[in-house]
Amino acid sequence: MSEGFSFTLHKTDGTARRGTITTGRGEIRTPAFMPVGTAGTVKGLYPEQVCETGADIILGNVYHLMLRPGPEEVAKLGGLHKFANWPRPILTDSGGFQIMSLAKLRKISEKGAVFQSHIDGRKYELTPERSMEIQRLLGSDIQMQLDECLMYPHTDKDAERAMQLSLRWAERSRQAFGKQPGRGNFGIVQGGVNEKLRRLSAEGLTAIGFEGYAIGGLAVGEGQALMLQTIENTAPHLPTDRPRYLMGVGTPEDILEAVARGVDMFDCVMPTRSGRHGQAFTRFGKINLRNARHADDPRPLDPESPCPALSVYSRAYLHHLIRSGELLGMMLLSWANIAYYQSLMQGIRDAIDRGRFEEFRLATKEQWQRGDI
Ligand SMILES: CNc1nc2cc3c(=O)[nH]c(N)nc3c(CC[C@H]3O[C@@H](OC)[C@H](OC)[C@@H]3OC)c2[nH]1
Repeated sequence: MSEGFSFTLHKTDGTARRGTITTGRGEIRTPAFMPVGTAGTVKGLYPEQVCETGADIILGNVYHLMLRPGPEEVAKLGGLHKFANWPRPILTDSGGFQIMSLAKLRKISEKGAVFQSHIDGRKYELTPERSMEIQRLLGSDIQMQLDECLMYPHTDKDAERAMQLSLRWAERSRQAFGKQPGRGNFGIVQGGVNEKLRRLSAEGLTAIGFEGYAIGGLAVGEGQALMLQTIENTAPHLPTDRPRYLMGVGTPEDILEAVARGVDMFDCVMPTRSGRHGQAFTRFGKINLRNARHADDPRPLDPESPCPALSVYSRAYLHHLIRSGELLGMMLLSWANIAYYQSLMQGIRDAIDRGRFEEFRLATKEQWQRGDI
């Protein structure tokens, strides 16, 4: 374990877990939802608002920040926390996913990935060593290994090749991480939806030894049933005294179901991306403010919420802003959704503390089904 970085498991309720990650920059209550701040900003929100919603940690991304403004530039300006005025922990992804999903003309070899920027076509090489160097330059508190994440569907043969490569890159990433007091380095389990490959990947990463383990290669089009099945085939092979992070997940329902299967950490662009398109996530389920039925509805989204975006502004006003393409509409719904996700996580943590998670899971899903007030 990296000095000054630890995970405490306070309580389990069935397979649901309640813990705390301690980093050099502060604590993270788990289960945790980590707002995505890909290019050093949680799109549409001030950092102060993100703090206010209860987020203990946000994400940054090597791929985006290496293209613009560049890691050496950010380091010169005092690191990502100072640059983005975010005082709490930051987790950075290694770029393994974006190489497969965003980059043009990429070539993967044993050494790493060579690709062209989707912004200006410039050529870059990303190796495990360079990815870890970038995350160190950014000042990241949780640094992800470089991996190869396959899109779905793919062949078992390709899943095996990518999983074995990712294991070798895990070793190199771990070496390159070295000693960074207060910071953690996470391995990423691959293996597609193949039970044996998932077990081999989890065992291989555990043998190397990381401060935490991500379940990667999911939320790539496999669907919820296969995702949940793969979590069940992976989590039992991971150490119980280290956090488990399900990358790129998900909807509020995905999160409830994954917590029930032993996952501690989540990230997803859903709250901000769908907020920008007029969709609100609330205790009563999803509400699409583009819909004409909201045009003269004076009620706020949720009068009981502590977040003004949910409890102050009328649905009629939000509908008007979204229909008019006004910036404030995207900002208010992004804020509302991040606030709702954090209140869902708080509800999950409290329910596990009280040993009532299963009851909470069913009641929450029922309330979503009952729909809008
Ligand atoms: C949407 N579904 C989804 N499945 C994913 C699977 C993987 C994976 O196996 N390996 C790696 N390295 N990353 C993954 C990622 C990217 C998450 C990042 O992508 C960025 O959000 C888009 C964000 O960067 C701040 C986030 O940071 C952790 C996934 N996203």
